[in-house]
Amino acid sequence: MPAEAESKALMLFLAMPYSHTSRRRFLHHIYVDIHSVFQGQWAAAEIISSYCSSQDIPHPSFHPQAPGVTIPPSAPNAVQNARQKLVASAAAVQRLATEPADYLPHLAIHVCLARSAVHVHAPDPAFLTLSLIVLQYQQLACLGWLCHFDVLARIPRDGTISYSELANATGVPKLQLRSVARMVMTSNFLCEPTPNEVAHNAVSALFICNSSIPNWARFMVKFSAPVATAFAEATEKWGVTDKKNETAFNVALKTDLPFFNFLSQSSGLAESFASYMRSVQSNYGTSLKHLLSGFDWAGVGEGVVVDVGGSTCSSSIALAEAFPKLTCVVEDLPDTISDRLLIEQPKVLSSRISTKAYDFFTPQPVQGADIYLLRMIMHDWPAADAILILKNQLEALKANPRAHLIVMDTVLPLPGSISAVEEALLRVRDLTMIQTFNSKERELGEFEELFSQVKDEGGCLVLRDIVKPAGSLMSVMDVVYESNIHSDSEIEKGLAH
Ligand SMILES: C[S@@+](CC[C@H](N)C(=O)[O-])C[C@H]1O[C@@H](n2cnc3c(N)ncnc32)[C@H](O)[C@@H]1O
Repeated sequence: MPAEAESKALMLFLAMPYSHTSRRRFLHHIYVDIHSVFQGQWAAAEIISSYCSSQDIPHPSFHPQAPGVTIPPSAPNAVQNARQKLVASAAAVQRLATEPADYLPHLAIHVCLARSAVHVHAPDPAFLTLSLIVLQYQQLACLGWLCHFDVLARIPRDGTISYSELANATGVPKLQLRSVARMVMTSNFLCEPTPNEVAHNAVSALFICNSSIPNWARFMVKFSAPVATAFAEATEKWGVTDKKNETAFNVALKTDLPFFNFLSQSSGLAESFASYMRSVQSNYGTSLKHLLSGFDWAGVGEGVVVDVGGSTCSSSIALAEAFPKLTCVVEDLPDTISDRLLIEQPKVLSSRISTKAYDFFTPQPVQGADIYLLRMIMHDWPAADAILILKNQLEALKANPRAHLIVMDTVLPLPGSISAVEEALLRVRDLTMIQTFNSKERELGEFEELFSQVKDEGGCLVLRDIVKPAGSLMSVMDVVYESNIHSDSEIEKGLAH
């Protein structure tokens, strides 16, 4: 597309509301649009850079000695405008490239549009940081408000509805509704194509197409946010502790029970948690697709997979569907294990999956399977418990010399070694583990240390391979039991060297 047509396409695209079908048709031009935005950024950056050189002032930088304000308020309007344009277009690129399905996980770490809006008016970094925090909790609170009153389901999938009609339909005060809706619009959620008429955009429409997503949002508002807020009180109260009932979750939910025990007694929260887990799985970063591509499952042939702590059977359903020679046994606590998803599957698939009540703090009852899968399990537990869970799999694993233990979990990167957005999402997971379980996400060395602690007189667990599929927030670790008892021929070979 020639440059002129590109910028025309971009202008048209940006002028249309997300709900507009023509705009949806324009989605395939999205990367062309990003290219055009980049051209604008380049020109703005050149204006700023020339100004800094001409005034002999430092260029924008993250250096600790960099000034709090790089472009002084006295700078000419053209330079101020260029700065504002740069911030706004950076946010536009971020919005265009972020998938609607990434809205909730990204809400936990930043609000790009609001960030740019504040940035433009708040050159002071401390003021900027505080303003962003206020924006983030307001965004989440407003989203929770909309989900609580089931407002999103009353907005037509195509077309608009007035604030008055929507307030009547949902029984909420119109002025509160308008303030809440206009707040979330600043984070690219809902839109107002004509004054006082609300409509869905691509992000908010997801909330009415998939009921797990508003449940996930409710879980964030009612559970994740209060637990994060109670973190300081928990640290104040218990300091260094790895007890499962001395966490921010215990402070926030006012309970002495560890999370999973509390969950099994609270049907409302258990339902929200199951919804949350389903939504987490439907998010690209934690999609089950990465489980399928992270290991050579086809190479297992007609094997048995034991899905330890397999919850709703989703991992096993995905595996059995993609690899028709596999059979799976899904294990979980008696109150948690659910075959609800299994019942919905065709017989040809469900007949290859069975469920079994099992507590992983006791020895593994299914001996000699080909694969023992621990997906999103290790991160729930502090080291001593994690080692115990692994030790309980050891005898069963050793019963089949070709068996693998597949551990799929987040492996934390070193600070700054990956993009800030990707790193922040992983650090959210780390903090969630600390605040809920006194556990944590681990770095690679910490996983290797855990595996090496699981040993007997004949050998120990070793990490054989690690794969992080593109786009996955988690890595697939292939762990095997390695014997330290060598055969006579191996010893002879060793002596010969
Ligand atoms: C974070 S979920 C992961 C579920 C599943 N593996 C997945 O990838 O979606 C952790 C699971 O561990 C289960 N769990 C917790 N304590 C357990 C125990 N003592 N024995 C067996 N399963 C347990 C929970 O019930 C929950 O289903």
